[in-house]
Amino acid sequence: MIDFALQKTLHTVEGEMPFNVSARIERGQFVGLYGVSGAGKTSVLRMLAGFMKPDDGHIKVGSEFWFYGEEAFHMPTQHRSIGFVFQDYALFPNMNVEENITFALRKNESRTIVDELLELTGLKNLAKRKIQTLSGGQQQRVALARAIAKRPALLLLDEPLSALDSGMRAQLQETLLDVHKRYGLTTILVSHNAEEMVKLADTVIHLENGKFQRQVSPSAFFLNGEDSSGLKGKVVAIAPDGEVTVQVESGVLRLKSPRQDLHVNDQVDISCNVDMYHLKK
Ligand SMILES: Nc1ncnc2c1ncn2[C@@H]1O[C@H](COP(=O)(O)OP(=O)(O)OP(=O)(O)O)[C@@H](O)[C@H]1O
Repeated sequence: MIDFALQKTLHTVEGEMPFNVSARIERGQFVGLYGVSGAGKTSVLRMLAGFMKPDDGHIKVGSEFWFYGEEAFHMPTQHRSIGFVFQDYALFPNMNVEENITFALRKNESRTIVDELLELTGLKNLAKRKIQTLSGGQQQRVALARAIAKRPALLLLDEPLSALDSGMRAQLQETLLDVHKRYGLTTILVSHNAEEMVKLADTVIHLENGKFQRQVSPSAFFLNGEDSSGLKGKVVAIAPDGEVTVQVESGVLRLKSPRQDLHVNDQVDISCNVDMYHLKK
C-alpha cells in the first residue's frame, strides 16, 4: 500500500495555488493521473520521487516513510525505490542500450534482469547500438527498461509516450502493461490521452487546480464533456447489463453508459469529463 497526503503552495502564473492531494494506492495497481495542464500532475510525481519537497503531509510506502512533514523527514531521491520515465528520455548518449539499462543496477546485482528486459521490450537485437542511432520509440523502451531494472516499489511515468506516433504508442502501451504485470509493479502514469488511461489504468485519479477531485474506475472516465479528448469510436456490442463495447482506432474499449438509446454501429464521441458518464452520438 502506498499512502500519501501532499500539501504545498505552488506558484502559478495566476498567483499562489494551494496544492492538496491525498490518495491510497494498492500494491500492483496501475494508476492514471489525469487533469488539465497545470492541475499539478507532474508535481505529484516530483514529490513522490523526492525532487520536490511538500510543505506538509506524508508519503508512506509499505511500512516505510519517504516523507513525514511533522518530523521534517524527507528521504532523498536516491534512497527511494522509484523508477522514472519522462517524455524526454534522459539516457546516456555515450553508452549503448545494454549499458544504459545495466547502469541502473546496484554493484554485484545479477544481470539476468537486463537480458530479460531486453527481450521483453524488443531491444535484444539493438543491445549494442548507441542511443543516438535509435528512434524515439526505441529510446523510450530503453528508458522504460532502465527504470524497471532495479525493480522499483513505484514506477512513475510522466507522459512517456506523448512524443510518439500512434502506432509506436500503441506498441509501447502493450509493453508497459506487460512489464507492469510481469514485475508486479505499482505504476502511476500521467497522461492527457483518455484512450491510454482506459487501456492501461486500473483506477484514475482526477486532479483539478492542485486538488484531489476524485478517484474513479477508467470506465467511469468516459463521457461527453466540455474538455473532450476527441476520442471517437463505433459501438460494436451492448450487453444486457449496459456495458458498451466501442471499437476505437487502436482497439476495443468496454465502458458503462447510462444511455438507453445506443445501438450497434452507432458512431460515438467519448471524452473524459469524470463528473458524469455518457456517450454522445
Ligand atoms: N517547485 C515549485 N514550486 C512552486 N510551484 C511550482 C513548482 N513547480 C511547479 N510549480 C507550479 O505548479 C503548477 C502545477 O504544475 P504541474 O507541472 O504539476 O502541472 P501539470 O498538471 O503536470 O501540468 P502539465 O500537464 O502542463 O504538465 C504550475 O503552475 C507550476 O508553475
